[in-house]
Amino acid sequence: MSDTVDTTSPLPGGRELLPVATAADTRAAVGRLLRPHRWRAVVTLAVLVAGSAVALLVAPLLGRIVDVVVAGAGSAAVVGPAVLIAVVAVVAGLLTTVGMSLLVGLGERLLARLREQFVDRALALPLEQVERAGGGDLTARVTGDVAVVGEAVRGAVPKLARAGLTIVLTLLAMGALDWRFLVVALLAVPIQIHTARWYVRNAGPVYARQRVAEGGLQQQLLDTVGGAATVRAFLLADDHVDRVRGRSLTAVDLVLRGIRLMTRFYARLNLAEFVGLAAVLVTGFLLVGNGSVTAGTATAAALYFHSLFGPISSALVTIDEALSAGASLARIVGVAELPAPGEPQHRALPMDGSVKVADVHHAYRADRPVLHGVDLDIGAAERVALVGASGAGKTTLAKLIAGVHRPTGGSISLGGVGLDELGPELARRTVVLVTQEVHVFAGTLADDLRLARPDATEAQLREALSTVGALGWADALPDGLDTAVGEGAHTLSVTQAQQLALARLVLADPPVAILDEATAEAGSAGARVLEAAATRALAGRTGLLVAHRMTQAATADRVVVLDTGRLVEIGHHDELVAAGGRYAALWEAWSATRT
Ligand SMILES: Nc1ncnc2c1ncn2[C@@H]1O[C@H](COP(=O)(O)OP(=O)(O)OP(=O)(O)O)[C@@H](O)[C@H]1O
Repeated sequence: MSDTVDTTSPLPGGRELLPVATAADTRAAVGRLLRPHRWRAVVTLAVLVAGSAVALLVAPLLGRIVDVVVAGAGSAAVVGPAVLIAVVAVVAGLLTTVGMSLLVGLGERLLARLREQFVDRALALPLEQVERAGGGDLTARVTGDVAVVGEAVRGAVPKLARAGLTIVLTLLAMGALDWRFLVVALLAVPIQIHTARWYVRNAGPVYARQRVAEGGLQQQLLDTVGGAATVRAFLLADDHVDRVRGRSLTAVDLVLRGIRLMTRFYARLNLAEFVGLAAVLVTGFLLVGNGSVTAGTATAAALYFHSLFGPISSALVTIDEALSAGASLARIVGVAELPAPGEPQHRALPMDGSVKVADVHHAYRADRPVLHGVDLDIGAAERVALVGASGAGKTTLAKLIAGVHRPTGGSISLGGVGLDELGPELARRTVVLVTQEVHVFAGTLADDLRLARPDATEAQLREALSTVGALGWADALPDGLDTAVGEGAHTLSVTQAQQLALARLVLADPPVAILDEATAEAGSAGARVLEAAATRALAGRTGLLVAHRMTQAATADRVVVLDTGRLVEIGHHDELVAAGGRYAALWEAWSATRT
């Protein structure tokens, strides 16, 4: 798939947008989404065709009435066709309503599936790629683009489908009345095509400038009203009123241009309709004159042509909307169709919880390396603390070992198996990273815990909470473990949220755990609770702690000191303090603040 998806496009500031699917790929993706629902699609199309076809019977029935009247038959002869017209109207109305709701339902199903696929792929995207594109790109696609496609599925797509069907079937019906009617009706087509092209060419830039001008006006109003006190204080009111007036006039001028454009668009369409209808009427006159068709048939042809006016304008007006929905769809498909993250063919299982970091380099931006050749061996079940000044690269190293980012150089293995050979799924089961950004998901406390192990029993949940010292407060919640937590529900304190994250770690039970949490002030009650919780959560597994409090380093088996991306010291706390180097200086500085 990747070979047919547009390559990412470079943007200023080193940004690289996420891929956008080509038109062919978008069509292929829609085809694949449609495949499981093909019968529903066939039935929908059949019902819509039937609805439009039945509606076409009205014109010949009216023609029949004309023929009956011309032939001078009694008024009783009109009753039959009149009743039929009523029946046809009801049946066509019913079929069209059912067809349209089937079509919207089908569109919604496809969109829902596409959205699922999008979220699936988006969650699996390498963080670097999302960062390069900017989080806004992904968010804009999942919100703005999905909304645009959703609106089109409910509005423009059914309108276009119905208009298209009506146009095609009406032209066929005109041809069936007499081929000469069809030929002259097509005289209007070049004018319509020219009009549509002219409109698309001119309307796009005018509407784009309109949006910019409206944005500018809003910004100016915000500046003026938001800064009213300053504006008054510096006697800037007149100046601001002038600016607001200037921007309003620009916006109004562009709106008027849009309206003029619309008026000319409809005027040109009316010209096409006039030319076509006049041609059909003259043809009818000539054909009735030479006896080729009856007056009723000529009437039906004229009515058919007239009935095209509505669908043609509706199709031309919705084309804009459909084009912009197509662009949004390509942006969604671009991400949804990204290849699934590859799992290696032959997966090796880690032998133990050891970690080996060999000559690891990393740079978020090519010109700014953050880690320079770090080597580190951590034994199974060992506890290692990472210390260093802010910006030294501690979090970066932690994330590399957890597989969040891929190092730009060197290798990392867990239990003797390289992270790449483990594959994303096994890596997630082998190493868990608890960061400072703990998220409490909306749901019950039990649901939140089960994210780490969906099949955990109530007893296992309680045991995990107890391990991290959280069972007391969890039981005291209004509904215990069934209390709704997260946004809009019971709010947990920062310490409680961290305990919850540690309880999830206990439930996930990985051989390697990395803790990078810095929420509590050293010496505070929160810090003591969390340190005790971390110690118990790490029992029996390899632990790498990004030490934000030096007490965490003092109690670790070994301390690793990073300085501007380089590993400068490694050893036990006592040894390093005695050595009087970088760590001793950090320890001394920290101890001084404690006394
Ligand atoms: N996502 C990122 N994109 C670009 N640069 C980054 C990113 N994350 C970190 N950096 C840069 O990498 C360097 C190392 O950052 P890192 O967070 O690893 O240091 P740290 O030692 O954990 O610092 P702290 O103790 O303040 O968290 C810093 O200069 C930082 O600005």
